[in-house]
Amino acid sequence: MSTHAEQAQTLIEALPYIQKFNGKTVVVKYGGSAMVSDGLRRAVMSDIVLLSLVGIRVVVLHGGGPEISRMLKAIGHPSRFVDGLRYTDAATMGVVQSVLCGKVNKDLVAQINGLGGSALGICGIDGRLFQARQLDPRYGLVGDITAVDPTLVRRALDDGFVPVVSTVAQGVDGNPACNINADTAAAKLAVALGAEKLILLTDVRGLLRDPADDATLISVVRPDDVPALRDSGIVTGGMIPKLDCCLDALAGGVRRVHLLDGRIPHSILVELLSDKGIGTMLELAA
Ligand SMILES: Nc1ncnc2c1ncn2[C@@H]1O[C@H](COP(=O)(O)OP(=O)(O)O)[C@@H](O)[C@H]1O
Ligand SMILES: CC(=O)N[C@@H](CCC(=O)OP(=O)(O)O)C(=O)O
Repeated sequence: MSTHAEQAQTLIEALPYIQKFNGKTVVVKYGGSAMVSDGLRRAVMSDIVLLSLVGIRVVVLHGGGPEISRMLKAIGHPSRFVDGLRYTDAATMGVVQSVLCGKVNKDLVAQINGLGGSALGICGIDGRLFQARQLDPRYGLVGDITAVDPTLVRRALDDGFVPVVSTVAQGVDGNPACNINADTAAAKLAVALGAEKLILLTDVRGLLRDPADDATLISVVRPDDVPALRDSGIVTGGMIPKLDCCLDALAGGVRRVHLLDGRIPHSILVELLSDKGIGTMLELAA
């Protein structure tokens, strides 16, 4: 147990980081696989509240894939993934919208409010935040984002709210709504907001040379490293599109992207407000 002096020291050491990021925008993508327990979720939301109360403009962009799959199972509708994207027929779209824009979004908003922050929950349809057309009929109603209008998110930030965004988009090709992968939406939003950082919370320590061994964490990745990493076969499954989203965010002007382990309590605070870099950091150059 740390002494009062040690606790005070930790707070004082956070000061330069608070000053550095004060007024800057940080987008946190909170994926379903990192929403593993109430305790961890509370820790993530506490970090968000603290960052917002010290003047960092935090935006939460959430997924909830496992919750959607559970609901589809409960109503007896099959879940199918094509190239890592959920095949989204009309019935699935209804469930995606109910679960993401309803249950998951409002639970996160309520939790942030309950912890002393002020959250505002919206989805990509609100204020035409995300507009999308059908990506490819092979995926059903999965959208390809054609435009991002972050006006509403900026206004919410200016008024002191933490925007909590779910990733359903406004359809522009006759479809009322489209399903968007949350990593893709987070990268697009971070670029549109000119964010300083994009943090992707997931269920691994970061990018690993051997996914079964946490000791093989790769701390820093530059875009030039990615082709070799891909060719070596160590990047598989959901990590392939995730890395692409990281590169898109960097190419769009986001200074740094972090892959952090949502299972480590307060990983966001440790990454942002201390000199202990955890997880994998992606940046264009040192
Ligand atoms: N080299 C790698 N390092 C870390 N994770 C990897 C790697 N290759 C594949 N993965 C997988 O990527 C997964 C994270 O992607 P994904 O399941 O899409 O996350 P999320 O649901 O949080 O968006 C990890 O759980 C892991 O199984
Ligand atoms: C097109 C597509 O696959 N959409 C995702 C949206 C949610 C998501 O991405 O949630 P996670 O971050 O928890 O995986 C889905 O329907 O599961």
